[in-house]
Amino acid sequence: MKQESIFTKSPGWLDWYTGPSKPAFTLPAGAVDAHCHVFGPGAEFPYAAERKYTPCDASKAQLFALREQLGFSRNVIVQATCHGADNRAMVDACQSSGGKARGVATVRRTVSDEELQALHDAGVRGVRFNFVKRLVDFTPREELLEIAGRVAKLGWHIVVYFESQDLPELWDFFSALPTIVVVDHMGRPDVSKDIDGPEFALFLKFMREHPNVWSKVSCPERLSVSGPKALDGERMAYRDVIPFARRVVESFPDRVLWGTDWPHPNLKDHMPDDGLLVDLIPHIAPTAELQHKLLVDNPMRLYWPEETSNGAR
Ligand SMILES: O=C(O)c1cc(C(=O)O)oc(=O)c1
Repeated sequence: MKQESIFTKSPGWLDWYTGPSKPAFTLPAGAVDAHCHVFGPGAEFPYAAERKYTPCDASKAQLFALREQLGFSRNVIVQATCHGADNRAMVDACQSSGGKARGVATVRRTVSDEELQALHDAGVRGVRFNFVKRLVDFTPREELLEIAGRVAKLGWHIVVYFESQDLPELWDFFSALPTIVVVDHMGRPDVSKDIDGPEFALFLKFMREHPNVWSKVSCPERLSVSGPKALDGERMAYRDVIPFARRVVESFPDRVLWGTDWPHPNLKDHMPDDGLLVDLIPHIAPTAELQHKLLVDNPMRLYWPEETSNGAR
């Protein structure tokens, strides 16, 4: 049941879709939803003063219910920018998950070693550096590099979120990062452009030249220009995004992750039925082998290496 937040949502805010369908695609056993968030609830975990948007609440219980409905076994909960560097909601969700969730945090350079260790103990395995200007204020590169060096010692990775047109300018900075680097949402390609054009070619080159770079092939609902929407039983939604995601999966099968992106912050047009998002997976990973790597082997190596025979390092 949704409840009204004590915060006033940003104008035009769309709440997540209630009652998602059961996917027709059966996920492999042990599948991981490797990109999702929790929002608040604001009464318990207030949104950060420096936030750029105020969402509806989306609690850990609601996230875990979605996990069950869709057939996932585990979640990777990524700190949402509306919580700034206050990781309590994400940490609480990880700690309440019975080992079924890991986290990706946001930290400032002032974070202490004890705080980093506490995050690790709660299940955090990465930090997120965000370069999307509508979501965060600028952080100096030297500060990020300092954080990178510290989290590298814990064996963590760095998740980066940026817009495709900013990759040339960020290339050298990303190349200097000493950890595995996971790119959110394929670096947000403009899917109205040619898949073989220079912009997407640059992203593929970036992955090819940096064996430590992984990509989430997520967020078709955010990237799509021409749809159709994942609503009303549409089991092949966002057809303009599929070739881009499939290209990444087929080119780098051991370095891709998939996630729902629930509760889909900042969508302006519609909220997708998450069950129908799952039904896109066989279109972007067409064989059982690719599906298993994308949904089980890769996220397990990165987030639960102790349960696999060869971790991601
Ligand atoms: O594009 C977005 O608005 C967005 C925002 C956030 C966040 O606020 O953390 O996370 C995402 O993965 C995507």
